[in-house]
Amino acid sequence: MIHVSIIGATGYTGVELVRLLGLREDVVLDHLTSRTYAGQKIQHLFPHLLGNIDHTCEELDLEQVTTDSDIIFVALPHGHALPIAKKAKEKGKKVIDLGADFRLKDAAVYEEWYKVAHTEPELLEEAVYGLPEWDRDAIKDATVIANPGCFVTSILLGLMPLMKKGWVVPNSIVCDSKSGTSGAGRAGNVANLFTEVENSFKAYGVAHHRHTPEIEQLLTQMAGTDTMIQFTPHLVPMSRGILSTIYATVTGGHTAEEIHALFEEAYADEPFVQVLPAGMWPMTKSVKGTNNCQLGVTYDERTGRVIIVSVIDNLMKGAAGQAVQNMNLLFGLAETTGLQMIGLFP
Ligand SMILES: NC(=O)C1=CN([C@@H]2O[C@H](COP(=O)(O)OP(=O)(O)OC[C@H]3O[C@@H](n4cnc5c(N)ncnc54)[C@H](OP(=O)(O)O)[C@@H]3O)[C@@H](O)[C@H]2O)C=CC1
Ligand SMILES: CC(=O)N[C@@H](CCC(=O)OP(=O)(O)O)C(=O)O
Repeated sequence: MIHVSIIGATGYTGVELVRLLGLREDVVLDHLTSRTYAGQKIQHLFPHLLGNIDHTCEELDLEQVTTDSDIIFVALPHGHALPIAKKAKEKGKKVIDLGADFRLKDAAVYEEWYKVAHTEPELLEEAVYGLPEWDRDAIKDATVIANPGCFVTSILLGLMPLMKKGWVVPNSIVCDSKSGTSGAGRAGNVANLFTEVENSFKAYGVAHHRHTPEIEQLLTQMAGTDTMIQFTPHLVPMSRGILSTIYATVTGGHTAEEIHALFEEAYADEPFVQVLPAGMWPMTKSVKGTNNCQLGVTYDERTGRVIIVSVIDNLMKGAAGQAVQNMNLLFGLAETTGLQMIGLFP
């Protein structure tokens, strides 16, 4: 049995973890924490859980959580995972942080983009980036896992085969991403109210979104050469889903067929990445509620650019689903345990 606590269980990613883990026969949910809803039944706050989950939210007692649980999922705003990971490490427990506290290897870059002091540089050094398709062997032995950002996951999976081959002209990458409003979290703000977002579509974070250094850090590792990107996120009036359209100039001499074959080969054995047949393009609806990433790819010989369209569910492969995939790896389980599901349609 794997004993699990979820810190911030009443947020969008936290309650998605409850959905994914709550019925697993190999998992015991020890503590579901919340400041606002301590003492209340989580299934009464979130009625989709009724009939399957019966659990009362608690205030965080870090001593208790790190004593009882083998693994602690932190689903809090950035900055708050630092003391939790420190305590868990002292007690020999595993941590998966769904936020950004352990993603950027350079603490100064983290502080610049997140405006929070990084108090655990040693833990940062040993933390492993939790993108299984990139380095699952490192994840298996980790103590602290930095679960990737949602936009980041869609973009990294979209570019990884090309970056590893060195087929992308440095600094030619443009990532145009769209997210549903759950990406902003439940606490959200007035800008995410139905009345503000319905029937509208807007860009935000233009030229300064905090996922930019995370994307660049990983692409640089994949390509083995410094890589800069242009990234523009957009908010669309849907609850879940991310669609990233990625453009990059490729080094000469490749055909559309060759590039498509490269993607098919790269992901042939990946349970959660599907490369669509040439000429087919993915939609967010196909991956809603699943841990899948679907990719469409082509090469425009006229412009010399590759065009990749990548879709994920931001709360699944972009957050809780990927976190459970990482937990499975940490505990030597099949990576797909509890995550094999077909999307909702229509
Ligand atoms: N939403 C998404 O698509 C994704 C989110 N993430 C990241 O995951 C983390 C959680 O995001 P998400 O679930 O969307 O956020 P939510 O706003 O939906 O939930 C945040 C949770 O943290 C608790 N919380 C809020 N403020 C504080 C605080 N100051 N101290 C302690 N607890 C606090 C809230 O409950 P309470 O106040 O009751 O304690 C709630 O349980 C964030 O770091 C986010 O950036 C990553 C990938 C995707
Ligand atoms: C729609 C929306 O607002 N999305 C969030 C991304 C949430 C996320 O992934 O947060 P991390 O920083 O933990 O990765 C944003 O753009 O800030």
